[in-house]
Amino acid sequence: MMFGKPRAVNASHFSASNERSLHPECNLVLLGCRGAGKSALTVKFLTRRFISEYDPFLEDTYSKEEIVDQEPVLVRVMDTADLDGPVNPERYLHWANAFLVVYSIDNRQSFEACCQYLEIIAQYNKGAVHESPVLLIGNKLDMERYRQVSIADGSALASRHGCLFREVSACLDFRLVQKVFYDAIQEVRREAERCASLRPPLYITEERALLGLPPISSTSPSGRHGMPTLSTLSPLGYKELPSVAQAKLVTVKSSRAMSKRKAPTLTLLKGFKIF
Ligand SMILES: Nc1nc2c(ncn2[C@@H]2O[C@H](COP(=O)(O)OP(=O)(O)OP(=O)(O)O)[C@@H](O)[C@H]2O)c(=O)[nH]1
Repeated sequence: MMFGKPRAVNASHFSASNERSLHPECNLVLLGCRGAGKSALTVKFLTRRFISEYDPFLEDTYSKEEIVDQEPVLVRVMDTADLDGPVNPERYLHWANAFLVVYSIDNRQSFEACCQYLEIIAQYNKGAVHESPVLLIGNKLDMERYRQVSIADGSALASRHGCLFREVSACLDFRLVQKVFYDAIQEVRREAERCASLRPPLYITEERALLGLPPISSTSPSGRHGMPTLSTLSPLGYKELPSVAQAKLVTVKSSRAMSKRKAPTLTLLKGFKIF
């Protein structure tokens, strides 16, 4: 299950107060033109290592378990392989929970290519129930002396598109790279919580209704304390309450869950040459 991204609202994604615990997976997509450092950032996040050469035609998705703000999350990272700009964005738009749009601070062209990605995402977000957060990333901070894109330019572009802005280097401190990915996950969680908070609360005021008995009066506008009864809930809200027959008791063995959390897994690193 994802963080609640789907455009068609699936009621079960929002039926509990703790949205976060229902969505332990997060799909991140790295976008940007060739050479911006998408693969280097992906590998740094996954392995803490900087690897200098990658197959520029390889596009793949990797997953890793992380604990972010004391909450476990399975992070999936799609390292895209566009050459000079966006091609066939449908392949990631629906899949992503958040986008990391990457340029290289020593390459003006790579910065300009970001505008196209940001536009496409903005269009996509316009019609979506949930907005997918976007981070604009200026990579290769270690190449400061060859800088072609100022911090002000990066920051201005980011604020024009209402996204976060970060500068990092895939070959320097791992923590800064990790922080960028964590920022993205935190943004996705915030967005999921924001959407959950917009939904009308559910009230259960008549025990009769829970027992499967018909409501006291299907025409009464409200129950005790002025709260709506099941009969007055909107059809959407009504559907979210399982009947007793449908309800299931789920038991989670916490010791197993804990030991799983303690063992981060790196699912695959297909295609990368690690020396
Ligand atoms: N100095 C420096 N070089 C970097 C950094 N990140 C990536 N590179 C180098 O930049 C080149 C391109 O990096 P990639 O990670 O392959 O870039 P990409 O965006 O994935 O581009 P494609 O692989 O062509 O899709 C490689 O030679 C990397 O070693 C960085 O932070 N600093």
